[in-house]
Amino acid sequence: MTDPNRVLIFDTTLRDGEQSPGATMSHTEKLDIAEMLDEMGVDIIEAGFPIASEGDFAAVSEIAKRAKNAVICGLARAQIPDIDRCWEAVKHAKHPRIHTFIGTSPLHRAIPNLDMDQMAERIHDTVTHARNLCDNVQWSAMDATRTEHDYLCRVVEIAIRCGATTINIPDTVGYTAPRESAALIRMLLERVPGADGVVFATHCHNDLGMATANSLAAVEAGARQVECTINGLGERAGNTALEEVVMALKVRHDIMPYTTGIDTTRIMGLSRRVSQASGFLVQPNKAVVGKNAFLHESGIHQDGVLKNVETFEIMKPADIGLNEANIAMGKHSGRAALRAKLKDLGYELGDNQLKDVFVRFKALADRKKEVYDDDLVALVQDAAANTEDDHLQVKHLRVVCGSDGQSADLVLLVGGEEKAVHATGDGPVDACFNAVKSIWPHRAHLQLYQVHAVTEGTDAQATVSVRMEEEGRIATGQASDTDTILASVKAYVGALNRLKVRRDMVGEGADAKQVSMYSH
Ligand SMILES: CC(=O)SCCNC(=O)CCNC(=O)[C@H](O)C(C)(C)COP(=O)(O)OP(=O)(O)OC[C@H]1O[C@@H](n2cnc3c(N)ncnc32)[C@H](O)[C@@H]1OP(=O)(O)O
Ligand SMILES: CC(C)C(=O)C(=O)O
Ligand SMILES: [Mg+2]
Repeated sequence: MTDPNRVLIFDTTLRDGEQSPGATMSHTEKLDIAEMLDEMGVDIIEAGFPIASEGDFAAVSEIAKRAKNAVICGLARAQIPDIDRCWEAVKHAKHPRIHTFIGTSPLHRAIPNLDMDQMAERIHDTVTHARNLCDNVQWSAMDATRTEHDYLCRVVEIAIRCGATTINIPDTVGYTAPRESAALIRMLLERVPGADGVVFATHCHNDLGMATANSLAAVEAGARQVECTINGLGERAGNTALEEVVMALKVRHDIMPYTTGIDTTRIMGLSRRVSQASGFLVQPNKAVVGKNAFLHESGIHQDGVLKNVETFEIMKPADIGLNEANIAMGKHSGRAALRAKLKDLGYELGDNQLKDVFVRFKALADRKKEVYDDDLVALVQDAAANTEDDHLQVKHLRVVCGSDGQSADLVLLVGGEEKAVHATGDGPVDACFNAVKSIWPHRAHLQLYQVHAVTEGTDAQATVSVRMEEEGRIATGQASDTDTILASVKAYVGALNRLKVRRDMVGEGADAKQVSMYSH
């Protein structure tokens, strides 16, 4: 890297992002997201934790084989078998990286029960081993922000001496604040011999809502790699959001003169894809990618924006891939308009996918006066989440509800075979879920049931998200329809399909914990 102000973007949506409880992504979704990240210009993609499960290993290997430009990285504990397994997965990449870590703070040193000297020796041995396999090695001091400074300097120096090329200083529990984040990087750059020969990375969590600020402060102090996820996905309150860091550097280049290699016009497409794959809806007021990020409802704001858009907008919607709609979609629109519109929205569909979405679009346009951009997004996401290859499919649903009781008549296709049932329940959704359960008995527990109106009005589509847990395995389902109850059943069935896929992947009777780790 020749430009001293170039900041590397390290995306960990597929590793740290997927650690969010319930944010499991399928193999195909991971490949798809990795391809989009690569095309967007992400410098390093952390594709998974290869020793965690066969599924993670397979995803990292396949992403490594397919990546065109990005460095492909896998995570490994400070253990030789982890590092070997990681190398087996990433070695296929044009540009592979092994990322090994250990918790260096007093609290984390106690976990593997190592004293300071033993841990220093472990770091020496594992980084040396990784470097003998791969010439691109990242070492992370987990919980660095709560580690004694002298000890942190000592272990960072060891990692550098043993060949680490990137040193990551994570704020694992989102504990630090911007001034402290900057001071820590500055301190390491000043004190550690060899620090000027490696890249320092910042990896912040958002427990106190300061992840982006802490990452930017670290950059100003000399960090040149920012670790982040799309939509800020990640454990607890999440990781630094890629879109926030990248857009902050672009919009405030005047005071933060750093550049990234990101094509920002791909941000919205990735945000939607990750939301759909993870089942995590983006909060409406989320910075940059929230539905309200460019909406103005109050009169003074509307007046200002109409006179000069810069009064209340600091970035252009087009810069993040939100293109102003000049094609109105309705029941008279054809395939060409739909293809162009979807492209504007960040979706480039193959001919077969377009055919499927077009049929669904026409059906929706028949039921709904206006088809908005968000309707189309919901439609595409629904088509991707619920396909004709699914083991369980909703064939027919008739629901009775009201003051005289609730019941559901449901026909499900189970592996292509029709099964019908009549069930009752406490409310129409409960009756439907009972119907599904009587056709497809399961022990999964409903953890989350969420309904979200896609647009305004009583004819709006509803997007329903369902999260289910079965013996440690977690799966989400998402579906959209103008009929909220139908969307609920499709989402519920979608989650059951995913649980089945996961069960089939590991085989009946496999250790539930191992399976659960796959879903993390
Ligand atoms: C901050 C972060 O994001 S760290 C990454 C967190 N991500 C994950 O944990 C998801 C993937 N994890 C997994 O699939 C599993 O935890 C596995 C496969 C890695 C390990 O599973 P298990 O062997 O059953 O161990 P388990 O999860 O119960 O405990 C973790 C073990 O790793 C050890 N360990 C944890 N971190 C490290 C590390 N960085 N280096 C070395 N050892 C470590 C712990 O001491 C513990 O070992 P012990 O039981 O001998 O004390
Ligand atoms: C594994 C490390 C880098 C991590 O995710 C953290 O410390 O938050
Ligand atoms: Mg993390």
